[in-house]
Amino acid sequence: MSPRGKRIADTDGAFSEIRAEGERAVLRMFREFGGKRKLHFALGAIATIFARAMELVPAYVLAVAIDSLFFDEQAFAIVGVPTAWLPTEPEQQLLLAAALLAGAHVSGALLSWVNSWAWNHFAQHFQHEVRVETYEAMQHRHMGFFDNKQTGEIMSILNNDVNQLEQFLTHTLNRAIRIVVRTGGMASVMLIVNWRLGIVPTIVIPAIAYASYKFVVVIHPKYRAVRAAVGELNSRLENSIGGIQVVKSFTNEPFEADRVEGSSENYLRKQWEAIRIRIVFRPTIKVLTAIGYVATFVIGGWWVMFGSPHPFFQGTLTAGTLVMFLNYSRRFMNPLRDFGEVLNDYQYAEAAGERIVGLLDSEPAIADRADARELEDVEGGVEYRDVWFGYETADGEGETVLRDVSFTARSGQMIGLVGSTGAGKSTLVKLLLRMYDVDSGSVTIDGHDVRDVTLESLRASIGYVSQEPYLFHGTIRENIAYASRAPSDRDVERAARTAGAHEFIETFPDGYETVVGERGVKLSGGQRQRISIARAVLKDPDVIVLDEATSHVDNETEAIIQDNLQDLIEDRTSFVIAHRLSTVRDADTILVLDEGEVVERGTHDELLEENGLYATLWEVHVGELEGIPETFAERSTGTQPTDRE
Ligand SMILES: Nc1ncnc2c1ncn2[C@@H]1O[C@H](COP(=O)(O)OP(=O)(O)OP(=O)(O)O)[C@@H](O)[C@H]1O
Repeated sequence: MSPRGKRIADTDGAFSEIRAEGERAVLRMFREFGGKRKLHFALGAIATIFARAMELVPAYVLAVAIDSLFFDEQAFAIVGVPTAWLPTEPEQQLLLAAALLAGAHVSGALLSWVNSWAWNHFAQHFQHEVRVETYEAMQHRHMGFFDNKQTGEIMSILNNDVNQLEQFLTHTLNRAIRIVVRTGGMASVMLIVNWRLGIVPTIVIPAIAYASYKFVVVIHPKYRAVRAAVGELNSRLENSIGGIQVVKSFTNEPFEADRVEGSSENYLRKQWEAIRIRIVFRPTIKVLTAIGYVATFVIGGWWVMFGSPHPFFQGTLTAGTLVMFLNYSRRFMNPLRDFGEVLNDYQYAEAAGERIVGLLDSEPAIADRADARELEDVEGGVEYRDVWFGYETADGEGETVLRDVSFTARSGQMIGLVGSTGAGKSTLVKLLLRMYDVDSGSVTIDGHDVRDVTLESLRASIGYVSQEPYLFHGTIRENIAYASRAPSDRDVERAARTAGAHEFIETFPDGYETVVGERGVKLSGGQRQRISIARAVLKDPDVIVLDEATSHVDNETEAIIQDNLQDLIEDRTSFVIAHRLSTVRDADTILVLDEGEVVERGTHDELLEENGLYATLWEVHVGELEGIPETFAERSTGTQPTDRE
C-alpha cells in the first residue's frame, strides 16, 4: 500500500527502490518539463472547455425552436440575449436558430482542432524531453543497478512510463475536462431551467460515478495479471527466439512450442477474466442511464400531456424543454462512464511519474565527488591495497568476491592475472575502472584513489577490452571508431592492423563498411575480439586492460596480435587476464587468484620454481599433465574430487 493511502493502480515492485515519494510526481514533472510550454497547455485547456460548452448549444436551440417556432407556445427568447436584439419575423428567427446551430458545430470543430493541436504539441515535446533526460540519468547509474535488472524492465521506464505520462496529458486530462464541463454543464442547465425535473436524470449521476469507480477497483488486479502474463509471454518469446540456435541444435522445437503455448494460454486466461468483467460494465451503465432517461420521459411526458404528475412538480413544462432534457440526460452519461478510467489513468501516471522522478532525483552510487580532480599526465602506477569486495545483490546479500587483495603495478609494467574460473580476475580489473567501488581498502592510480578523480578522466585513461566484446549494430569502421570522436581512416586502419583485424576485414567485400549485425552476430568470436582490441588501441590509453581479449583466436593469430601489441604495451601499464597461460608468460608479475585471494605472485620462472598452483596449471597447459591434480580441482570447483586416472 502506498504511503499516500489507497492505490488502485500500478504498484510494480521492480523499481520500488527508486520510486520517489512525497510530492505528487505528475505535478512535479508537469512543472519541470511542461513549464516551457505552459501556453500551449493553457490554450489546449481553454479550447477544450469551450469546445465542450459548444456541445450544450444544439439541444437548447432545438428546445427554443420547438416551443417558439414550430408550436408557438412561447415568445422567441434566447438566454442572455436582450429581446430587443432578436428578430421578430418567424423566418428570420428560424434563420437565426439555424445560424446558432451551425455556429455551435463549426466553432466546436475548430476548438477541438485547436485543443488537439495545442495539447499534442505539449504532450509530444514533454515526453521527448522526459525520455531524453531519464535516459541520461539512467546511464549514469552504477553497474550494480544494471546487474540486478533485466533490460526489458529498464526499457519499460523509458517507453511505457513515459508513454503513460503522455497518454495522461493528451487523453485523460481531456476526458476529465469533458466530465466536468459536459456533465456539469448539462446538469446545471437542466437544474436552472427546471430544477424539479432536473433532479430526475441527475439523481443517477452518483450511482454511475460509483459504479464506474468500483469497476476500476475490481478490474485493476485483473489488468495487472494481464500485464504480468504479457511480460512473461514476451520474455518466453524473447528467450526462445534469441536462443534459436540452441533450440535447433537440441531439436527442442516441440518443447519450446509447448512452453510458448503454455505462456500464451496463461495470457488468454488472464485476459478472459478481465474481459468478463469489462463486458458487464457497459451494460450496467446503460441500464443506469436508461433508468434516468425513461424516468425523465415518463414524468416529463405526463407533465407535458396532462399537467403536473405530482404536487412536487410545479408549474408548466413545454415540449421543447422536455426534448432538451431527454437529449441531455442521454448524453451526459457517456463522459461519466469514463470517470473511473480517469481515476485509474491518473494513478498509473502517478506510478510512472514516481519511477521517473525517482530516477531523475537519485544520486548514482558511483559518481564524482564534489572535490574530484582530473586525472592528468597519467604515468600508470597502480596499487591495490587491502581490497575487499562483494557484489551487491537484489536482496542485499552479496558474497565476498575479492579478499584482502594487495599488489603494486609500477608504471609500464605488465600484470598477468590467472586463476580458475570465477576466482575474481574480471572483478579485480573492474574496480580499477570504478565500475564498482571497493567495500574496503583502496585502488589508486598514480597515487590517487580512483574515488577521488573524475570518472571521465579515469576511464579516459584506461583502455578496456572486456571478456565479451560488445559490438554495436553498424559497420566495422563505426565500431572501431567508437573509441574516438572522429578518427581518420588511417588511424582506424592502423588500430585494426595492430589488433590483427585488418587482414580479415580486407577479405570482406565491403571491407570496413561491413555491417556487423546485432551484437556483431555476423562475425566470428575471434573477429569480434580483434575489433574490440582495435577499438581500445585507437583510444591510445595510458593503462590497458585485456580481459581474455584473445581467448577466441587461434595460437598463431594470438602470437601475431601479441607481437603487434608489444609496442602498445611496452610503455604503458597493462593488465592481462588469460586462461591460456602463454599469453601472460612475459608479464612482469603474474598474480594467481584463487577464490578471490592472491595465492601466488611472481614472474613466470619464479612461479614455476615455487611449484604451486601456477606450476601445475602450466604443466597442464603445455601438456605435461593430462589433468589438474585433485587437490587443485577440488579447490577451484568447490566440489569433492572424483576418481581420476
Ligand atoms: N555482476 C555480478 N553480480 C554478482 N556476482 C558477480 C557478478 N560478476 C561476477 N560475479 C561473481 O563474482 C565471482 C567472480 O567473478 P569474475 O567474473 O570476477 O571471475 P573471473 O575470475 O573473471 O572468472 P572467468 O575466468 O570465468 O572469467 C563469481 O563467483 C561470479 O559469479
